[in-house]
Amino acid sequence: MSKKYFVIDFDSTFTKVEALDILCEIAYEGQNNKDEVAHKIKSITDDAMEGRLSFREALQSRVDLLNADKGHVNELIKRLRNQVSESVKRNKQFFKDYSSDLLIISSGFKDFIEPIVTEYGIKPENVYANTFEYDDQGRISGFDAQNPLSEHEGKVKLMKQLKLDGDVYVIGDGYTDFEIRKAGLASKFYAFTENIERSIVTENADHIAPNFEEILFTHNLPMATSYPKNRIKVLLLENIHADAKAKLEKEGYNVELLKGALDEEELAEKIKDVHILGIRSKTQLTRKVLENANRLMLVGAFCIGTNQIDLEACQEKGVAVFNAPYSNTRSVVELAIGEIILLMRNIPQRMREMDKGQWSKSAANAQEVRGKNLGIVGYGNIGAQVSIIAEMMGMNVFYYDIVEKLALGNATKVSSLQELLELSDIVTLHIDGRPENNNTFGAQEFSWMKEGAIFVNLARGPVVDIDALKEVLDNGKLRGAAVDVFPVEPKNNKEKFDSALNETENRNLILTPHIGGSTEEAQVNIADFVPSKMIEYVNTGSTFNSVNFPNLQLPQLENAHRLLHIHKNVSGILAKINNVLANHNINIVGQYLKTNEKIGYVITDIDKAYGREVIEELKAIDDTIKFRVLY
Ligand SMILES: NC(=O)c1ccc[n+]([C@@H]2O[C@H](COP(=O)([O-])OP(=O)(O)OC[C@H]3O[C@@H](n4cnc5c(N)ncnc54)[C@H](O)[C@@H]3O)[C@@H](O)[C@H]2O)c1
Ligand SMILES: O=C(O)CC[C@@H](O)C(=O)O
Repeated sequence: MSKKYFVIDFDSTFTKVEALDILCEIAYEGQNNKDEVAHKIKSITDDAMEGRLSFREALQSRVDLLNADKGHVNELIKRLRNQVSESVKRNKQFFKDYSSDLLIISSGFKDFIEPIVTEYGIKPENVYANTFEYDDQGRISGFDAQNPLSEHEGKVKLMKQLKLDGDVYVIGDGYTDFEIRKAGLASKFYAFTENIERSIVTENADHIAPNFEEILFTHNLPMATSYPKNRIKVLLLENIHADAKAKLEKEGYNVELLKGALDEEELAEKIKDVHILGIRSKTQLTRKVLENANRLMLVGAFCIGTNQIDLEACQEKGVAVFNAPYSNTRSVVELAIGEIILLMRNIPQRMREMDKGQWSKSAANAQEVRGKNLGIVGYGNIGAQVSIIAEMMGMNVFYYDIVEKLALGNATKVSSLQELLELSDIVTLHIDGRPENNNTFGAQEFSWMKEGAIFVNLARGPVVDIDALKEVLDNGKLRGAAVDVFPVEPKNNKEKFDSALNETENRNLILTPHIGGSTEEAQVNIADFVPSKMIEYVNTGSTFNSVNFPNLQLPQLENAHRLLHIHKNVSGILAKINNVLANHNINIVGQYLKTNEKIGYVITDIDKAYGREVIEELKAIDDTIKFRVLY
């Protein structure tokens, strides 16, 4: 097998920055024309990097403009130490272990490059760069003009002189790096985009590498993370807040954000290469879709409800599901309270009349909420907060929940839905969307409500029989209602909304397009919370707060490899895992197991290097659903 050489650029590749830009900042510190000179140097650098200016000219102009001395160069070295690219830092071990295969070829200056790269194990004799010339006072007066790297197409000239015997892979962010490949002196050019992405460079690249792991992965070389993060494909649907995309991209993932939901067929196709899916309430993640989701590791519901997801099918596939259980709670509560007040005053009807120029100043049927009985169905996170705020407004709060819930403040728990409905002036629904809750509210339940009561549903559409609701609104049994969620909702903002409630006679009605949780604050909170969960699961395997996986909160992984084994909940799996490890003399430094009715999740931290066969044996254990390794 022929030897491999990796030729690595320095500025904006090994380090995050262009060193001469920083040198200029240092040399002009405190001077008025600092920004002007810095700007000139930057644009000269860009022109050279993108092939618009010959390198020699660019170098000369920049050195002239710099007006720097030895002291400035020493300060530059200090600053560059903190500017090494993140993936270079992560893969320090690789740089040390493979130092004889690595060359730094840069049109920058050895004076500051060598001290930085040798700290990463690069051999000084493998650093090719220009050198400054200094005058008697230590000021930079020029550069060694004999060095081919100071010339136009200098990297090509140097490579020709080096005559490397083996396969050459060039890694860089600039056009001058690509020139080596263009001249036929390299097998492959990797456009390195971790710090800067130049289209003229990426367009010409054989391979775009957003980090070093990507390059090491393609060569099957050891790397700092178990999988290059840029290969983790994330699909975000339903106009999830842009902060989520930004956060996941910052982590290094490859993220696609679509505005609307996808239907079953579209999603079944699209999901084939997706590792992480983010949805809101519209996307139906069905068993059929999941059949195609062979790479899917996790689903993030950027909302509270998860009834749109086949959680059981996800479990069977080893797909963890997370949601944002609290991020939009307050928004729903505020809307519920606001709507209750508006309905008690017949405001929706008054507004409709005003729109038509009708002035109906009257107190008839307009009441304060103070002193009224509020019935909360479902005393969970939202119901309980509604309870507190309603009580602060002087309402008498009653609630009904199918599980035992602590009454907050002076709220009174009642023991049946019928009892609650019979005593409430206002009924607000905050139950979850589990299938058994479909049609919780039908003709029977409405008949139990007081004459002239008010009904609010900000929970889930299918829990209310819409025809039954229309009937009690039409016949005046209810004096008003607010409905935010519907059994069938449009997939996106272009689709038409169609509901029997549009035809009710009763105009004391507030219909909203499922926006209970749609506030800027809530969406920003969700866009922070759910991606954090996603990143934590990918990086540590932690399933804390997952809605379908056994909940395990795991310590950070340090100096160990973590084996994550998801299996059907049958007996003996832990013993089988430990047998495999014992047979290979692998020492366990930590082990965590949790099961639910369907699956078991075993995390094993090990401290020893192991062969590929260990992984194969662990994967081959009967009833294994998914297996992955983290380091
Ligand atoms: N409109 C919106 O935009 C919006 C926003 C956020 C949440 N929601 C929905 O609001 C609902 C409540 O959210 P949450 O965060 O308070 O959920 P939660 O899980 O904290 O609370 C739900 C409560 O309802 C109780 N419950 C379930 N079924 C019941 C039944 N048949 N009768 C009585 N009690 C029952 C549960 O025991 C639980 O206490 C969910 O359906 C959620 O999807 C809607
Ligand atoms: O934003 C959404 O799509 C859903 C909001 C809400 O119903 C939720 O479950 O949190």
